[in-house]
Amino acid sequence: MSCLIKASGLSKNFGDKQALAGVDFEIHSGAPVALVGPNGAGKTTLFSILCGYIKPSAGQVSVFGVTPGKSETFGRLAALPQDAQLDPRFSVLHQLKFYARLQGFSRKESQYEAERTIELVGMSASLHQKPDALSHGMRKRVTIAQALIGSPEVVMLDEATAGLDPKHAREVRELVASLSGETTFILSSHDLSELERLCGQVLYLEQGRLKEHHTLSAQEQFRYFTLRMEQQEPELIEVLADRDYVLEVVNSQDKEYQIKVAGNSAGLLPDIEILTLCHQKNWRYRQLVNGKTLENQLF
Ligand SMILES: Nc1ncnc2c1ncn2[C@@H]1O[C@H](COP(=O)(O)OP(=O)(O)OP(=O)(O)O)[C@@H](O)[C@H]1O
Repeated sequence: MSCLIKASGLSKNFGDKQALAGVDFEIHSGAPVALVGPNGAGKTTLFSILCGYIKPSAGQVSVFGVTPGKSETFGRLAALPQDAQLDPRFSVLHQLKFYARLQGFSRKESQYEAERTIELVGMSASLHQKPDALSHGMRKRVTIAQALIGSPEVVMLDEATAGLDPKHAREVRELVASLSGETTFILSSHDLSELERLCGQVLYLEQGRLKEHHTLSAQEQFRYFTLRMEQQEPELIEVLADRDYVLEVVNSQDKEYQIKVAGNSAGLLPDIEILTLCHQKNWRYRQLVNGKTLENQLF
């Protein structure tokens, strides 16, 4: 895993507004990285600095070992703004070819890049259509294809699923998962839960400060289960805590319980045990998730 991006003491002020306040992190190639935080946390500011659109007020930042915006980063890092638009007058093919030409591809190469990237996002059938003929989710896929032109090593997607219905949002997440390999994605979102299964690393920003820099490890996840119920079950904690394999049960939020299970519970299948118990006690559950939810890991 090579270090793609490194920031230390990174700050950005807009007048007397501090959008980023001394942020330190490293991003390595591999699984997608989540950049999460509430409105105004500094996510877009950070993306803009990494793209070289704006300069930091203080601190250091490097992308592929050089200052963002330097020619060495061209074609290696792509960013898709939240409000990226397609031109309604031109076909998908025309627009993708245009962006490929802007990146320096020849006419012939641009045709190839347009066809290659639209295939990657599963939209080959729409190559000759104009954006108005496409659904919101399909248009989002086309803009992601645009970000993939030239096979960049890092692709930053700002709120990639904002405004999409759950089905299309899931499709975009699946797309990112399927393309993660050669490309390292950095995804910003307000929604922790939508990124938790996708990302290997989380940067949590709040008021310009990096509150958490968390790497999700499989081993760490293994010992936790999250049980979501139809309703609060008053005796659940006591009954579960009484089992040999259970180390701790907490009511992590309304109708949700986080169960810590002994890592050495060899031969036991704690998830089956927990569900069997729910059945015996007539507790109605919604979902049993292997691991802590990202929200519970961060807070
Ligand atoms: N060009 C600018 N001029 C002045 N203030 C700015 C500018 N850009 C951002 N800010 C301020 O910096 C802070 C961080 O904004 P930023 O857009 O980076 O947050 P964000 O996390 O992307 O928010 P959102 O989730 O709402 O898009 C906010 O308080 C914002 O008002």
